[in-house]
Amino acid sequence: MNSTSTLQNALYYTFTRDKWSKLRKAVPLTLSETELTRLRGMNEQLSLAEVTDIYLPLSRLLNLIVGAKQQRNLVLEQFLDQKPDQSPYIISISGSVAVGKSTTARILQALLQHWPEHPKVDLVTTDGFLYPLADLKRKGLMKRKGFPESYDVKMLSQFISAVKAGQKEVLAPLYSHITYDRRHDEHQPVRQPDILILEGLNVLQTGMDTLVHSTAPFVSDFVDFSIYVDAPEPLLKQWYMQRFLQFRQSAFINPDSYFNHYSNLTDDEANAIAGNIWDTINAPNLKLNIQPTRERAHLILQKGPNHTMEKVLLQK
Ligand SMILES: Nc1ncnc2c1ncn2[C@@H]1O[C@H](COP(=O)(O)OP(=O)(O)OP(=O)(O)O)[C@@H](O)[C@H]1O
Ligand SMILES: CC(C)(CO)[C@@H](O)C(=O)NCCC(=O)O
Repeated sequence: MNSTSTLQNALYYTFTRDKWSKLRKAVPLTLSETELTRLRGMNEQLSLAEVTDIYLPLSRLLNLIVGAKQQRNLVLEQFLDQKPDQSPYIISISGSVAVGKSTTARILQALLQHWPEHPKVDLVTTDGFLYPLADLKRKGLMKRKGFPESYDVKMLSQFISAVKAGQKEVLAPLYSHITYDRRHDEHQPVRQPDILILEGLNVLQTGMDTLVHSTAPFVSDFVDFSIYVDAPEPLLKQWYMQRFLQFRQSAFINPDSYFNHYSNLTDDEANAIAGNIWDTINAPNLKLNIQPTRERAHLILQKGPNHTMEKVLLQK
């Protein structure tokens, strides 16, 4: 056994797809036909096997882990002789641009809200915490979107700390992939959910990772369970380019789209532009700022071709 696999064995339980899928045990597929169609609607390539083999065991694991936290609260209640603060369980999902974080997050939200112990599951993406376009332009960060310095980390940590403190209503800013900017007209209210899923490139980063070192609390300080979605870089680039080409036929056609001028591109032109954005922005960000946080995650989901999950690593 080489030293890498010895280290991996020391840190993680490693599951092949087959071994992991058996951990579903008796969990039924609780999604109705309509819900499944809705999930598939947002992503027609999502296979039912992916939901039953990968996401059902994962929802069982998360249900048990959230249950342990709820048990601990009962102990606290007995000890304090009063109800402990109502604090949501926070699950984070990170990984590269285009790895499928938001798809994973939406499937988990749909599955987790079926458990009677935690029916209210909210989903927030950190995209809304990117600085508004005008600020990014002023700071010279237009080619650094997604890098740590492009997020208002103070706003993000204040948000998550207010949610964790059990505040009745906390507003999350929203991002528009159409205008490529923070939305000024609408916020997402978060009202004391049982579970909050927080999805974004940067959720495992700490103040020590960024250029401006800071000891202020960061998102990862508030997260109870962290998931990293992983895939080889050539596949990520391929998925990013495929999505860019799809957008050209959908989102980019919208006259309000920031990328409206891309809607008339030929396939070759679109591929060249997408490849360039990947090589100059998203790939360096992955190597410098995202991948180095992977081993902090409690759970690593490893994808292969066609978004098929091949391996699952669970921290011991
Ligand atoms: N399980 C899956 N099966 C099939 N296709 C998928 C799956 N997950 C994601 N995809 C596809 O991969 C692409 C990226 O997915 P998604 O938008 O969820 O990624 P993301 O990591 O949230 O991206 P970003 O960081 O840019 O917001 C999309 O085109 C999506 O349809
Ligand atoms: C909004 C982010 C940063 C993260 O989801 C990403 O999708 C993005 O816009 N990256 C910048 C480069 C690009 O357009 O892909």
